[in-house]
Amino acid sequence: MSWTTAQPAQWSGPGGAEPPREAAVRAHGVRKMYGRGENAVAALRGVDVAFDKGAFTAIMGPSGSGKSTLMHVLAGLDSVSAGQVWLGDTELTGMNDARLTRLRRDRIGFVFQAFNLIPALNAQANIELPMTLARRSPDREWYNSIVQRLGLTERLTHRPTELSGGQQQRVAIARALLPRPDVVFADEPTGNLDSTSGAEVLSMLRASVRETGQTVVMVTHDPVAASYADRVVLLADGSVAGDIAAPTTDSVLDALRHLGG
Ligand SMILES: Nc1ncnc2c1ncn2[C@@H]1O[C@H](COP(=O)(O)OP(=O)(O)OP(=O)(O)O)[C@@H](O)[C@H]1O
Repeated sequence: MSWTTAQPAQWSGPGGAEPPREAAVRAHGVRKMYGRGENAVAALRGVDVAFDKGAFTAIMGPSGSGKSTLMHVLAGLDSVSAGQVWLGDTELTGMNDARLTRLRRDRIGFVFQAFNLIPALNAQANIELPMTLARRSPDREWYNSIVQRLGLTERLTHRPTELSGGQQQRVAIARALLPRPDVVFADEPTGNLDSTSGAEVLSMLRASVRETGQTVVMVTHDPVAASYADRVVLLADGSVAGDIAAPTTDSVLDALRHLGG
């Protein structure tokens, strides 16, 4: 069972003609205010952005530019003050909490800087937890291919404290990928890792995009991490301030320097 055949790819292979890209998630005229009156802060000031299906996109920008806020509203974790957010054909804005919770559970995967694994559960139970809670049974072939691909086969009976940081983050990635979400949001996924484990984790995220057509949107401060993405969306002061295709560490550093980041 290979990683490649586990899910139909939604992109043409190298050398094939590029089909028109569809957006997995998009924001239209999104504004987000925190607080009221004199204390009001405009975290997002009219953001229009679309994230292609089957692409790995990094969101970057100076501290306070609105990266986390944008990710939270795209993932239905926070409401907008104005504008619309779409996940495929589904509009998130205006949905009630119960529907949003269900949508996040069924269609969105999360990977956090702090791994967020349950200490009392072994790796296998952590990976399966979201599906267990949703009373869904994982596709065993898909499960095996993910576990194998992420190099976790020998670690499944270990609890998080018995795993290295990189292994814990790979468990978190397996947990995010198992339900085959429309999009995986990764928030500083390498923030707690040394550079070798970080590189491993980023390669695996990129492989899931290349080989299975998974859509990944990652917030990061790290230009090296961003260079693993297909594209970087730059934020500054709550607005989109740039867009870099095929980013390299140098092109990202250069763009950030121009933003004063
Ligand atoms: N809950 C909140 N209440 C009030 N202001 C907030 C809240 N969350 C964020 N902000 C403000 O909104 C702006 C954008 O914050 P956000 O956390 O999205 O930026 P960021 O780019 O992710 O920053 P960092 O890189 O430092 O994590 C900042 O000015 C921040 O202080």
